[in-house]
Amino acid sequence: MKMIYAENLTKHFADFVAVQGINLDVQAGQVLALLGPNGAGKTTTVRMLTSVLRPTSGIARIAGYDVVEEAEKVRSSVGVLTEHHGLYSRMNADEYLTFYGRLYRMPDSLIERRKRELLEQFGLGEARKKKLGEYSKGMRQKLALVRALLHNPPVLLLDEPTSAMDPESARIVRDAIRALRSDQRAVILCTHNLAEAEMLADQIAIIRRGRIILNDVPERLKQLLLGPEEYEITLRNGAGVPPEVLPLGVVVSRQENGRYVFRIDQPEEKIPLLLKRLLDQQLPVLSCAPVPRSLEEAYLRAVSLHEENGNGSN
Ligand SMILES: Nc1ncnc2c1ncn2[C@@H]1O[C@H](COP(=O)(O)OP(=O)(O)OP(=O)(O)O)[C@@H](O)[C@H]1O
Repeated sequence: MKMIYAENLTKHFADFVAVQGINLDVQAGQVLALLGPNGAGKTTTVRMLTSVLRPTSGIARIAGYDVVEEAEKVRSSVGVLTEHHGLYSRMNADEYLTFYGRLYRMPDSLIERRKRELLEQFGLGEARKKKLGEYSKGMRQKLALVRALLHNPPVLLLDEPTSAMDPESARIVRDAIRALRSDQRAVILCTHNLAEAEMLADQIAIIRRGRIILNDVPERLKQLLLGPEEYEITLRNGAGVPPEVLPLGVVVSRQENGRYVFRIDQPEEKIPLLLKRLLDQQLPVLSCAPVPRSLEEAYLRAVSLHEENGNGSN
């Protein structure tokens, strides 16, 4: 099912175009990472998807509900974590979540159960009676996430979910996002943390100046932006590879002290052949592995290519 769907979604603020013609399709069980520089249009997109901002044109549906026509149903189908989550500082976590649970029209017994489970899961069990004004930034962020999950929505829109969190809390939140995905939810994750996007996302969309400039699975995105994958083979004691043993389509791109990096066309076919030839020559092969490439590298490349193509700053 198309849990998060947008077609030609556009938002103008007076004559400023914040979001232009965005298309999205996130299925149940998938995480889409929305990446882009400051001011690119991520938050504006999320606000349209949650019926907070009315699109200038285009359509969007959350769990099948239209964001303009069925705003009430959209709000009950979506859990949102925004950058400014305005917690009420005089309430404690218990009161705050009860307040929201009732807004979502949840029965009190369910509110109690969800509160207990979620506060425990995010390590806030002991702080549930503490005033939110005394919470640290990371604790506030975790509570805002608990609030987003309280009514068990099928769609989650998370803006920088782990910013301000210590590494242990960030790990808990990432594990929670993974578990939610496998529970057949659709998630949009807006983040500047590319390592996090790489760990969690099934699909990456890069947004710049209000437009999606690329949208693909991480591996294809890397292939497209960084070229074919390279493989590194290490030989013991700096042994050398005689050029005549290389199969056609295998090229040495660099080498140093027995560490060879190869560019290989059709790696599934050529790597076994290459290894067989090296072993036939009694060469002491220690390891063979793809050279790791980060999403960060691919992202920076995408943004600089877009810039070079005359698309200005931001
Ligand atoms: N209410 C508004 N009125 C006028 N312009 C706005 C409004 N809200 C957002 N904008 C503009 O729209 C553009 C996109 O902003 P948006 O907050 O969506 O960016 P973002 O990608 O979420 O950035 P960040 O990574 O910094 O959070 C920015 O240039 C911003 O100034």
